[in-house]
Amino acid sequence: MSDWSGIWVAIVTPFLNDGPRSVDHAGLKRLVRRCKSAGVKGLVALGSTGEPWALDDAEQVAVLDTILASGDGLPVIAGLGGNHVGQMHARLAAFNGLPLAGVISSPPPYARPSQPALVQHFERLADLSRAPLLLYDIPYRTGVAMELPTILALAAHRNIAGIKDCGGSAAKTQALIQDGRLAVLAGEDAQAFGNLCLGGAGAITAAANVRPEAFVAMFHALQRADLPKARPIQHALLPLIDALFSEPNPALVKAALQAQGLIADAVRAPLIDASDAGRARVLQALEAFDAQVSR
Ligand SMILES: O=C(O)C1=N[C@H](C(=O)O)C[C@H](O)C1
Repeated sequence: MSDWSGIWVAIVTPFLNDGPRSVDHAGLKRLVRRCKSAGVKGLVALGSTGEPWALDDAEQVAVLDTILASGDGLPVIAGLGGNHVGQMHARLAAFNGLPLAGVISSPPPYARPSQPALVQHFERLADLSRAPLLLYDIPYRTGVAMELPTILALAAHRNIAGIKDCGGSAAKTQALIQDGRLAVLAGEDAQAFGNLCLGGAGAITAAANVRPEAFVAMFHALQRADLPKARPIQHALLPLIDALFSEPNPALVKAALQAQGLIADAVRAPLIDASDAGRARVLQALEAFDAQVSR
C-alpha cells in the first residue's frame, strides 16, 4: 500500500453485555459496514481503542477475521501490542497469514527501552512483518518517547511506512512531515485538522467511530484547501472529542455507539463502563455537534 492518506477509524471491539462479555461479532460487522459507507480510508483494529489488552490471541485473530470479511476490501491495519517480545513475534507470524494493509506497534510499555533498543526492536518487527509496519509514538501510554533521530533512522527501513503520531511535539510532527518518507497520521483526534494543514497524511481516530462522515468531510475539504468548509467541522468536533475522552477510552465511545443502537456500551476489565455523568455529557455533546454540522 503506498497511499495512506485519509481517515482511519480506530475501531472499537464491541462486547455483549453477557457474563464473559463475549466479543460481539454481529455488532462489529455493523460498525465496519457503517465506516465503509462513510468513506473512511480504512480501519485500525486492535489499537488502543480496540482494548487489545483484554483479548487473548484467538480473540484477536477472530476480531481481525470479522473485520476483514465484512470490510470487503477496506484496508485494515492491525495493532500489535504487548510487552513480551517473543509473544509479539508469534502474534506477528499469525498476522502474516492475513491480508492486512499494515501492522502498527508502539514501544513495549513499562520496559522503557533506550533509543538504540527501539531502533533494533522496530527493525526486527519490520523484517518479520509481511505487511508494512507503522510506528506508534504514544509516550503517555508506553512510558518512552520515540525521539526524532530514532524515527528518522527507522524511516530508512524498506518495510516501515508510517507513524501514528501521539508524540505531543509539534516540532517533531512537522519535521517528520517535512522529511516526507513516512506517512504521518495524527493519533490524537483533535490534531487531525492541524496534521492535514501541515501536509500530513490524515488521522487514526477513535471519535470517528461515532461520526465517521464528519471526519471524512473535513479530510476532503482540507484536500481541496476549502477552509470555510473544514473549519466549522473541526470547531464542532472539538467539544465532542473532549467529551468522548473525558473517561478512559473507549468507554464513552462505546456509550455513544450504544445510544445510536449499534452496540452495547460494555468494556472489559481493567476498564469500567462509562459513568452516568460521562454518558450524559457525551449525549449532550452529540446533540450540539449534530445541531452545528448537517450530517
Ligand atoms: O486506538 C487508537 O489507535 C487510538 N487510540 C488513542 C488512545 O486511546 O490513546 C486515541 C486515538 O483516537 C486513536
